[in-house]
Amino acid sequence: MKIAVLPGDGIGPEVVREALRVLDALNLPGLVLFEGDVGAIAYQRHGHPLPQETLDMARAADAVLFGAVGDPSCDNLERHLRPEQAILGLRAELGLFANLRPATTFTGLEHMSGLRPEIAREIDLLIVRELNGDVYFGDKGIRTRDDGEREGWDMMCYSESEVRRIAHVAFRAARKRGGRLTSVDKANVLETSQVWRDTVIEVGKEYPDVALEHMYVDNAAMQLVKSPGQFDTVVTGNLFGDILSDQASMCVGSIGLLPSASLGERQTEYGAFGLYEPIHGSAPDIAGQGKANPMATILSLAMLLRHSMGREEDAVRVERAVAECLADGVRGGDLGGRATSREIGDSVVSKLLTLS
Ligand SMILES: NC(=O)C1=CN([C@@H]2O[C@H](COP(=O)(O)OP(=O)(O)OC[C@H]3O[C@@H](n4cnc5c(N)ncnc54)[C@H](O)[C@@H]3O)[C@@H](O)[C@H]2O)C=CC1
Ligand SMILES: CC(C)CC(=O)C(=O)O
Ligand SMILES: [Mg+2]
Repeated sequence: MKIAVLPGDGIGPEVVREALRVLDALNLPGLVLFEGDVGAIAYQRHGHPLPQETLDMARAADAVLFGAVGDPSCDNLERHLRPEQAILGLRAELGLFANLRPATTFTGLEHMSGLRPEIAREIDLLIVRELNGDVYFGDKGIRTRDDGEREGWDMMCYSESEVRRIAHVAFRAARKRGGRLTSVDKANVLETSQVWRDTVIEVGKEYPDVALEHMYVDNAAMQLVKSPGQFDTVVTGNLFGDILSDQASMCVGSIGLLPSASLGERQTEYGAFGLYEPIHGSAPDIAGQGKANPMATILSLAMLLRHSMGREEDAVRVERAVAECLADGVRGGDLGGRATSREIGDSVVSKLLTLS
């Protein structure tokens, strides 16, 4: 089983390091790890944020563990050379169209939520975000109008087939969870969303056991803080899913807690090929200070164990280790505590070794 490890920039290497220590503690047979450059560090070393050899390494692997990319020093580069293009490029090139972002309140963290504890306690939802389309991947540009004013434009687009395949993933996920699916769009204004909604309704006919509802994204953002317990599985496009998942993270307590799995259609001999990363970015404001919470990346590793390695028991062990550390009061700065990334990693590893 080959895992490509792409730590990236900022806190990426700091959180991936701790996840790798957890993987090491599991002592799994037959694992081979390869490490590659991605993001700003790759641009500095190779002149491109996603060098061909990194892409080849990811393609040759059975799974990818990814940290984060982005560095303020690159914010004025031509767009195709910016670090963020590396993760967009990996998602596109590897056909990873389904991004699973679970958000659940951990016992003991109810008071860290931006919401009242009795509201936060109810959160157990899964955002299924489409990852290969939408305004992130449409044509874009900056043009100068006749009056001399600059104008930026980005094309938002979804085809029926793109919506159909993510809808199937979401309905199947909802079926395994609470049997309820909320499709989030902006069909009252956007034609892209009209095609999205029509197609989700069509696919829904194949899942009569799943209760489907539709919600406009502005209302969804409001409902997520008003009564997040109403959501079971949420399916939405690339842009809305990006925003709502950061919002969901603070309903749970910290962006340093939310993992993700990005999956496509490729199967390996071990399970689904996938890329696993925390939902947060490279956090330049805290990089290099040992302040990053590595739990989101450790929980992403658990998703890797589940989806790409077929090791459900190990995945559950890692998730339990994180949950029990939090219940014991292990807290980084993001949760009002003082534990460093390393100390959080130590705690999770120690806890893991006590769990059978
Ligand atoms: N998948 C990726 O690689 C992503 C990359 N980015 C990039 O990351 C850079 C920074 O973006 P921001 O908008 O600041 O978002 P961010 O997610 O990196 O940080 C937002 C805030 O959350 C905090 N934070 C994030 N992760 C944390 C963790 N594990 N522990 C404790 N605190 C944490 C940061 O300190 C910051 O205050 C940009 O270049 C952006 O483009 C942003 C999101 C995703
Ligand atoms: C950095 C972007 C390309 C995407 C993003 O913010 C995300 O996937 O969460
Ligand atoms: Mg994001």
